[in-house]
Formats: sequence, structure tokens, C-alpha cells
Amino acid sequence: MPVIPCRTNLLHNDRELYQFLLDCHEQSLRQGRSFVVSVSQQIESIDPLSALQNISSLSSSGLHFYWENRKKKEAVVAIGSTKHLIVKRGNRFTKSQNFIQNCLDKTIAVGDLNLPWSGPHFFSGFTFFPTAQKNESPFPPATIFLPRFQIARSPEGCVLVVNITIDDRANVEKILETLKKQIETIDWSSKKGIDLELTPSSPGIQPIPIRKTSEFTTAVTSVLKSIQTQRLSKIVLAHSLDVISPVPFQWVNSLARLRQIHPDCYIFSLSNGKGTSFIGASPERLISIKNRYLLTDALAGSSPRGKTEFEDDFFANQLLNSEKERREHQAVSDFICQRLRALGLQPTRSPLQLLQLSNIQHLWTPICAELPANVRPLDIVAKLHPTPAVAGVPTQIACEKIRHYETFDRSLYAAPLGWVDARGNGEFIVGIRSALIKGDRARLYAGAGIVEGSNPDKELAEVQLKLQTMLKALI
Ligand SMILES: C=C(O[C@H]1C=CC=C(C(=O)O)[C@@H]1O)C(=O)O
Repeated sequence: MPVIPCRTNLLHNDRELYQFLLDCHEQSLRQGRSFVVSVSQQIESIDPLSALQNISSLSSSGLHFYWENRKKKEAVVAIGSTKHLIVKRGNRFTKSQNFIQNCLDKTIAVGDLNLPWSGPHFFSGFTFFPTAQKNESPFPPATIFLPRFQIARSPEGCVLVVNITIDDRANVEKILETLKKQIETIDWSSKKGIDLELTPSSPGIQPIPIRKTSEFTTAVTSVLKSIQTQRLSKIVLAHSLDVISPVPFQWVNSLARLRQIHPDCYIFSLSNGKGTSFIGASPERLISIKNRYLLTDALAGSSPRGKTEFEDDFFANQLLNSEKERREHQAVSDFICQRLRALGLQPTRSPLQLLQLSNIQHLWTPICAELPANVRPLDIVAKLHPTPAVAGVPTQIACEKIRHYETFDRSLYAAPLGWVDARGNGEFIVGIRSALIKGDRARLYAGAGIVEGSNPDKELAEVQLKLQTMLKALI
């Protein structure tokens, strides 16, 4: 990818930007191919969630991706698409990785390129199953896009990235005119700031009684029999809850509440560009790659937080000392290490610890590895998904059982969602503690790992506790 640094403030310097785009257009005519021009510029501090609020209030259509990690004080919003790929079947991770490479081969990056989040980034979401379960599924098996705009905030500053296609037919005047209007909207967003609503906005939401909780406990009882008699040692069964609101859900406000209530989770939102958004607060990092260093999490085994310090310590010790919870956890940790070794990596596990979130705590084993240059982010995602934290052991049998027992489409629930940059860095989370939202309807998801010794009522209580994450954010 050709890189042209040192042109600062290009997006606010019309003459220089015009000349630069003209040069790119001439290059495109000479070489008979199209380019993506990716301009990065440091901007005044702006809350990416406010920008999403403002821009989505102007137009509800178009792809968007939102991602926030409060621990790292990082947030990014990606709006609109300059290049995108939808994969409907077959090798979705390889096709997505190749799409990234093809785009980068034709990208010219310019501007403030040394800041975190500068340069082109690709945003993506995958469904849990590689093929759509139902035709009406709102998301295809893979969605990946290079956004038109990306606004990111980190402790080092705020960066705007604009990606523009320039081909032999490009009308540079027109491109510039549209771009100026869009940048004005973003500038306006930053000045306006926005009051993200943290008080309840949809007090009258009602559950739609589609799936009874007994459906879940009956399924758990059945799979426990399979665990005793078949080659299955673990399965993660999910339950879903449909809710309806008297007014359309204000999902940006829900994201604002999620980030406030769950500062230790990744807050995310991905839209399909047709009015459906998938949002949530996930504690589970599938991969994080920075400078060829990989971090991943084995996260499984759960207990509530206590109401008093004494009760909290009691639950924590019970979780750490439970043979059944540790077995459920070990299955995930072993699987991840074995899959990373199959990619030629040498994973190292940190000691088992607790990840204590606001409403729940989990057994947690951070795992790390050095990455050789030939292993790309989506190669690892392809190898790891689905881990036994969301599917089971062995994977294939567990997935067949999930399809059999769960009467709803998992869609993006429990599946990889994340970003990749031009330097080979990237981060993916597992889309748990999540909901699909369209207008006044929402479908919430939560699951629990079932192993020998699991109790159906306790698993139901765990799933209901996990559903609270989204319920509290929607109300
Ligand atoms: C599948 C979910 O959680 C997973 C992650 C952490 C703990 C889990 C558990 O204890 O069952 C699950 O494996 C979910 O929240 O829907």
C-alpha cells in the first residue's frame, strides 16, 4: 500500500485536497485501474457515539460499525461504505481476508498516519453458522467493509479517516463537493456534542411470549442425556427473548447505557444497512493482535456477583473451586491452545483468574502467542470460531445439537465481530450479551455451557442473569 505522509489537515484544505485527488485521478487514467484514497487527519476531540447519533438521525440507512473499549479508552465509529463484501456461502473468512488484501493493494494512504486508528480499517461481522439458517436472516454469513468515514478516539487523540474511490470516470469536483458536506456534518457533530440519554426511554417494553423458558430447561435435560450416552462432553445452549416497545428502540442511547453499566466489556453495534442493528456488551475477546503479538481469552464458567462483599467473595470462591465450572472452562482453554498450535503458534496460558463484571463473574484464562508474518487475523478467527465457550466439544456434534434444540436463528449472536487494519493488527470479540434490534422489536440472546453435572434450573437462572445485560440497556 503506497503511503504519502506529512500532508496534514488535507481534509480542511480544499485546494490541496482537490489537487491531490486530481493527481490520483490522472494516475488512475494512466494505469487504467481504480484507487482507494484513504486520508487520515487528526481532529478536535469528539465522542464517536455522538457522531453515530447525529449521523444516524440524518439517515437511518447505510452500514455502520461501533466499537468501544473503555479499559483502553478507545472508541471508533465507521459510517457508510466505500468498499464492501457480502459473503453468502463458502470460505467466508478467507474471502474476507482476500478482500482486505485486494482493497489494500489499490489503496493510497495519506495524511497523519502515525496516530492510533489512522489509515484504512476494515470492519466486519460474521454469523454464528456459516450458512443462513433461515431466508429472512437479517445478516449474511459475512459482512466486511471499508467505511466512507471512520472517527476514532484514543488517549493519543481523535482521528478522522475518509476513504474515497477514484477511478477513470471519477468527477473530482463532485466528489469534493459531497465530501465537504459530509465533513461539515461531522464537524457539526463535534461542536454540537449530544446528550446521550441515560435515563429510561422505553419504560413500557413487553416480552413477546414466543419461547417458553421450559423450552430451554427441556433442551438442557435432553442434552444431558446425550452427554451421558454420546460422544459429546459439552454444549452451549442459548435462549432468546423477544421484546416489543411502544416506541422504536433508541439503540444509540442503549449503547450509551451499556458503556456506562459495563465499563469492562467491549460495547459494539453493527448495522446491516437495512434498519437492523446488532448491539451488545461482550466481555469475550476472541483475538487481539498488535505488532504481531496475539492475545485471546478462554472465558467460561459463571457465577453472579454478590450483593455484599461477603456474598461476592463466597460466589467467587465457589466458582474458582467448582470442579464442574473448571471442567467447563478447561474445555475452552484446551481447544484454543490446540487450535493455535495447529496454526504453528506456541501459545502461553496465564494462570486461571476471575473476570468480575458488573452483574456476573467468569473463570478466565488469558492466552498469548507471538505471530509469524504469514498468519493473518482472519486465519486465526477461522480456526478459533466457534470455541467451546459458545458451541461445545466436539465442535461439529455440538453445532448439530444446537441447530436441533434451538428453535431460533443465532444470527450474529456468539459469533466474531471486529476490525482489521492495514498493518495486520486487529481485534475480534465474540458477540455475546447482545440483541438484534429493528424498529420497536428486539431479540435478546444468552447462553450457558452444559456439561455433565449441570442443573437445568441453575442454567436457566444463569441465562436469565445474562439476558439482564441487554434488558437493562433497552429499557
Ligand atoms: C455463551 C455465553 O457466555 C459464554 C461466555 C462466558 C461464560 C459462559 C458460561 O459460563 O456458560 C459461556 O461460555 C453467553 O453469555 O451467551
